[in-house]
Amino acid sequence: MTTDIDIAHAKIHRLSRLYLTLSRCNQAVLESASESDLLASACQIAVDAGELAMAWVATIDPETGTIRVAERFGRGVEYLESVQISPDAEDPNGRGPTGTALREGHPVWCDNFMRDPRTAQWHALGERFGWSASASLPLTSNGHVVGALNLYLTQQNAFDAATRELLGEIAAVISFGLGRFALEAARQEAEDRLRDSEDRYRSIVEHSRDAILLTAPDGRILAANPAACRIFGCTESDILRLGRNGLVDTADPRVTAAVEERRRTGSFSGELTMRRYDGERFPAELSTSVFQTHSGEVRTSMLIRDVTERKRNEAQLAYLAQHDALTGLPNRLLLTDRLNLAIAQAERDGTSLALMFLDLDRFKQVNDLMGHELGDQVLHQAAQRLKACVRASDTLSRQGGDEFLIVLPNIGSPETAVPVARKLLDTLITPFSLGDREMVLSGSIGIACYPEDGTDADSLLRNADAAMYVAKDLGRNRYQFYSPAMNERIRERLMLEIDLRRAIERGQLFLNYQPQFAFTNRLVIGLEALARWQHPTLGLIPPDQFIPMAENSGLIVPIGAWVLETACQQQAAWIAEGLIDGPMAVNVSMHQFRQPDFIERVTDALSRSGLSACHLELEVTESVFMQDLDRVMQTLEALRSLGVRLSIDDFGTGYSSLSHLKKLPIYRLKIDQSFIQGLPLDQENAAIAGAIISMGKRLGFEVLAEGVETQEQARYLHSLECDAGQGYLFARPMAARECTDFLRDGAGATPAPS
Ligand SMILES: Nc1nc2c(ncn2[C@@H]2O[C@@H]3COP(=O)(O)O[C@H]4[C@@H](O)[C@H](n5cnc6c(=O)[nH]c(N)nc65)O[C@@H]4COP(=O)(O)O[C@H]3[C@H]2O)c(=O)[nH]1
Repeated sequence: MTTDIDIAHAKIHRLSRLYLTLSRCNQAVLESASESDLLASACQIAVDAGELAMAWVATIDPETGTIRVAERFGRGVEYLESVQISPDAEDPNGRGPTGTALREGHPVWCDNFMRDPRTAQWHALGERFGWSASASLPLTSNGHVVGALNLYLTQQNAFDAATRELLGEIAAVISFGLGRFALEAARQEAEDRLRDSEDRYRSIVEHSRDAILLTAPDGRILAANPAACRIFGCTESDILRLGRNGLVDTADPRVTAAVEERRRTGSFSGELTMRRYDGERFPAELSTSVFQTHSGEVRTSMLIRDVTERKRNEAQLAYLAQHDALTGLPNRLLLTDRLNLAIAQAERDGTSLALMFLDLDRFKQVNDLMGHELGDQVLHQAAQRLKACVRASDTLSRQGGDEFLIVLPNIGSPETAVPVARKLLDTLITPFSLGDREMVLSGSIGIACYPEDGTDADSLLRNADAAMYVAKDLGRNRYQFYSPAMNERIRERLMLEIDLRRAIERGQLFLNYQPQFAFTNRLVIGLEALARWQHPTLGLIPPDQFIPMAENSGLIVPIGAWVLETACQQQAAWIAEGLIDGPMAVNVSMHQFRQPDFIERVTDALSRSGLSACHLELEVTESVFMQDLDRVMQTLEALRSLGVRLSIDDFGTGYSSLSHLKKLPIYRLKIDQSFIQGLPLDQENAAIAGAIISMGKRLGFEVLAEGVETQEQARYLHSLECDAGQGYLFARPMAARECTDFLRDGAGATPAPS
């Protein structure tokens, strides 16, 4: 029988175990390394020291709000594996002591576990484990309920006031411990966050490619990042020593405005010149802003970007946009700009200016003959020479191709341009050397002056161009001032070109034939076909005038085909009549020769006319051999295998390489008439003619002299063993009918040299 004394003893015993529990929990709070450590110890202490059946701690998952078993100790903990407790009051699993304590934040005492309706769901377990009473004590952390300490006892009605107080204190001690851990965790987290943020800022500052400086209002620099050291070329302490004024180029006039803006608005961003440690100045983009530190000090942050490279690229781009890549001269864009400026200045000052349009003569031919690479070299050299002829205040520009424009600003009168034009022409005429080759060039210049020939850039350009066109027309290598009549002349030229297009179909072209003679017996050995144009209103137009026009416009191909066809027909007819037995020479222009179907055209002309190939001679100029020799050789070989004869016309005026010459399937050289003039007295011509004849003969070629006008020339050439001659001395070029008579009358009736 249980007596009051027994009850009192039991109570004292329980209380003393609970005091022990409290004391151990205090100890655990001090010794635990973590929250779970503390909770695990608390459960174990409650069971061991408090002599309870079982203890466990429920905590609320802060993320999901669900309740989980954090720690447990004692008899029956296995049931906790599958226990389900909800924080929700509507859920039957949430209406038990733990759910209620957690939700309502006060202890829930069950003095008779097995009878208490709140524990109805767990009576079977109570039965099994011998639980007679239970307590659920909320655990808090810094004022918030974070869990519940659940204790199970084997005796009923154990929760008297003193016990409740003691258990409350135990929960309070554990709560204190939890609060400490939470605070510690929060502090740690704050520290981590601070460190992270510091790391982030440091890495931004340290890895920035721009200089970042922190300065004080008195201009002292307090900190500088590694980029600042790299940009200014010194150490951080050097930068600190230099201070703000040591880094900015105070001579930059923009500095005052920048300082003023920063003072007024608290920030500045713009461009300034800065100085490196070694004194070198460089362009920089600056962005500064003034701010206050936490302790109230005024500071300025400066972000400095070195824009040297960007400026250099920009300048390079601007330069390229305004200059010609090949020669480095200003291009049309820059020239137009300068021309407009010069016009404005001339207008203001009442002065004149001259605009020159310079075009290199026959440069297309140079390009075709020598290839674009050498052509570019010529242009480059020409540009350098022209540049040396003008003043720094003049603008020389290349417009592309072989065209140059020169602005002479502020000249007294148009005549002032004359010596400059002469100088430009003279410098071009000096031979150009290209490796082991030399070449002679010339230019034609058109000059238009402000205000006489135009008061705006467009009309000056147009008129200088027209004047240049006329300079070319008048024989090239000359300058020509603009006059209003020129436009008319150019119009006429264009009309003439249009007329030429129709000349073939309208039957306005015809051929003249000039016989060629052997020096030995003065007999006709062949004929040359020479084209003529009978214009309906302008009369007879010489080939020197329309052949270049045809070459420039591409008309030379149909014209050349017509000449070939007609000459073959005519020769076939004369041969059939027995009037001649030699070849008919036909001039072939380079353009025509390079046509892919040239061989076909020759074969067609021969077969249509019935002329045998050996009665056709094709005259090409040296220029044909100067480019793409392999292809030229193929064409020449194909012609030779047809049986057609080939000769080089105007020999001596080009730049044939002798080594090439000996390989060519050529049968005749025609010495240009300019070397025949003045023979035999003209010593220079005598030497050249002599050299060509002896070289030609030695290489196995026949040699024919063109433009033989006098007996002296004929005699001299004969004495040099020149094979044949052609010229007014023997016969002029004649129309077909006249030539027929000539041949019938017994060609070769020219007086023999005495
Ligand atoms: N001063 C002088 N000149 C003489 C004498 N004997 C002949 N001539 C001229 O010299 C030129 C010889 O022709 P070329 O050198 O082939 O020079 C030709 C040739 O290069 C070109 N040409 C003429 N017809 C044709 C053609 O059908 N096709 C091509 N591609 N060019 C042609 O036009 C050039 C000039 O032809 P033309 O005016 O007919 O001029 C001809 C002829 O009339 C003389 O004793 N003294």
